Amino acid sequence: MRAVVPFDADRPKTRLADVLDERERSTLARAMLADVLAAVRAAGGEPTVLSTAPVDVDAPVRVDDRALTPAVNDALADAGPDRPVAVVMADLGLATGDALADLFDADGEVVIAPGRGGGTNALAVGHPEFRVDYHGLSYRDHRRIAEAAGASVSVVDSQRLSTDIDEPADLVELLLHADGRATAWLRDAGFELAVEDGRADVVRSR
Ligand SMILES: Nc1nc2c(ncn2[C@@H]2O[C@H](COP(=O)(O)OP(=O)(O)OP(=O)(O)O)[C@@H](O)[C@H]2O)c(=O)[nH]1
Ligand SMILES: C[C@H](OP(=O)(O)O)C(=O)O
Repeated sequence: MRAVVPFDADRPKTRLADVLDERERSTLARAMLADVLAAVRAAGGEPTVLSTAPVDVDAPVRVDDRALTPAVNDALADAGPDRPVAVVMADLGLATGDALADLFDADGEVVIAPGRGGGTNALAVGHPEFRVDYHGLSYRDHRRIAEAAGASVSVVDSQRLSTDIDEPADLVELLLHADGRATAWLRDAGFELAVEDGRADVVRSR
């Protein structure tokens, strides 16, 4: 399966600004990108990074400085039943080969892995007329777009694929459930799990 991995190389992960400075956000985002590329390959996928700017990474990079939706739609232009294309976000810090294989192998002309909160964390598209429309309630929007195109839809029920690392609380998930480069970097940067007022949290010791 060809897999496009969108990556904002310019100002990634701004919602983590309360806990990481700009350079750290960039480093964490690149570590997650490397982890996602490894997971795509472990699932038998062939990844291409769709980046807003050149990025030094072990995969082919296609630079497209347009917004996410038009850039991904361009990458979907030749998708079809015999040439499916997956779109896997670069901030899926818990993604594994097994989890992505469930996406790649699912039946359906449009396979959706929803994100918690209404987004779309990963897609596999085998229908020529399906197009994306990201942000907001994109999971609901993508179901409607698929329906309007006459495409069959299936949904992947996956804790790993439903978790994108957007906000400080999501760092708990990385420390608890992942062991790739991003988790190693977080630990090196001094982050550790904690319980604050009975709730899981992360604290930074240095
Ligand atoms: N190619 C491309 N990828 C993007 C763009 N915006 C976001 N992405 C990527 O799309 C995925 C989902 O991004 P978001 O979580 O919505 O945004 P983000 O930039 O990672 O984080 P925030 O700044 O906190 O919203 C991540 O893999 C981003 O790197 C864009 O304009 N172009
Ligand atoms: C790309 C976008 O991600 P979010 O902004 O919801 O993290 C979406 O899933 O539509």
